[in-house]
Amino acid sequence: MTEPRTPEAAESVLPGGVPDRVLVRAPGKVNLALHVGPLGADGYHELATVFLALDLVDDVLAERAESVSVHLTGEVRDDVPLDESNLAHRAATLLRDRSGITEGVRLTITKRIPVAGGMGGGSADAAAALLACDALWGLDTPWDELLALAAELGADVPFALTGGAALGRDRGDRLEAVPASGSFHLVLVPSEDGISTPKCYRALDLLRQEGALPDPELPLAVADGLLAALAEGDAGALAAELTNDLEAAALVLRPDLADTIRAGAFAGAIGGVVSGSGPTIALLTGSREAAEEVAKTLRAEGRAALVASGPARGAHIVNDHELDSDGGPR
Ligand SMILES: C[C@](O)(CO)[C@H](O)COP(=O)(O)OP(=O)(O)OC[C@H]1O[C@@H](n2ccc(N)nc2=O)[C@H](O)[C@@H]1O
Ligand SMILES: Nc1ncnc2c1ncn2[C@@H]1O[C@H](COP(=O)(O)OP(=O)(O)OP(=O)(O)O)[C@@H](O)[C@H]1O
Repeated sequence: MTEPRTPEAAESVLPGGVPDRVLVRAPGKVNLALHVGPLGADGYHELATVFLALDLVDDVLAERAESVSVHLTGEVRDDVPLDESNLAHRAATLLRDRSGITEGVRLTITKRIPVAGGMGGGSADAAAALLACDALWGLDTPWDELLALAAELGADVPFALTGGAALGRDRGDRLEAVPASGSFHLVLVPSEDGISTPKCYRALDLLRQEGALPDPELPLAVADGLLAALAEGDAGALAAELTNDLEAAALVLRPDLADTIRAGAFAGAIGGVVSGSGPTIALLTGSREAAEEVAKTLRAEGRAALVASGPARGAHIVNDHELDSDGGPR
């Protein structure tokens, strides 16, 4: 296994001095495997997880301003806070305070990743804001320092910076890149109502305390078969290896999710699993065309369905010519 690669964006801050505005794109993720250890004294669980970054992305535009503020493009929504609790706001403030500068930034988020969906959407925005502010303010922060700031913001934030496919240990924030061949194609079925991440971890602890689930097998380990399937680009083998310890907890909180996984199988998906802490269901297919077909079938049944592929790049600066006419990824 190799160290996570440093994205070009982290090294190639815009030429010609300090820019007026910087646009950064960051990926949502699924956990192909998520093994959860016991609750630690710090309130976190030890993890062994395999992340896959997806081309389902959020964009964060950073523009010069006197103070830090967060805005959203598109319709008004009440599930994303715009105050200092927004993860992008926290990221900008953390970087500013640690750098000892007094500048502000106007952050505008284009949200595509389902909110509170277990796909690391807020984490993507935090990673994007870190990278965008670093370039806007001309800080050129070393990559390792950006990763450390990311880990302070949340367990999923470092992976949103690195992207690709990676093994996550400790809180899920100690990353090792893992090889992946070709692309894997998924259908994501989001839910209207999110699941709170801490609530899902608590539900798992409770199931284990009650004896409804066995204690985790220690040391936590990711199956060799899963890593081999990833490395070989073998979607069929990967489908058989999908696993998530939080799935049982998410199903207690949202029993209807079992129907969604079943509906995915009927529609032609070769594997299905709760994404992270849920409630988004990640369905694996054998090709982009197959994913489009599965999504079409699910939509005809009245379910929401998004098609996405991975591995995708981590947070990176986007130039205008890389955007389509709607401002979305080309
Ligand atoms: C479920 C996953 O998405 C899988 O990748 C992550 O573990 C969650 O990552 P995240 O949302 O970035 O998590 P954080 O914002 O750091 O933590 C939110 C809460 O989730 C719980 N948490 C998170 C990560 C972890 N390894 N153990 C935990 O118990 C803790 O209660 C924590 O207070
Ligand atoms: N930029 C942001 N985007 C979305 N939610 C945010 C953001 N900043 C703060 N939040 C808050 O964080 C909560 C969790 O949002 P998020 O979309 O990150 O969940 P998630 O994808 O389930 O997280 P994870 O998979 O990392 O556990 C939201 O309910 C919202 O109140």
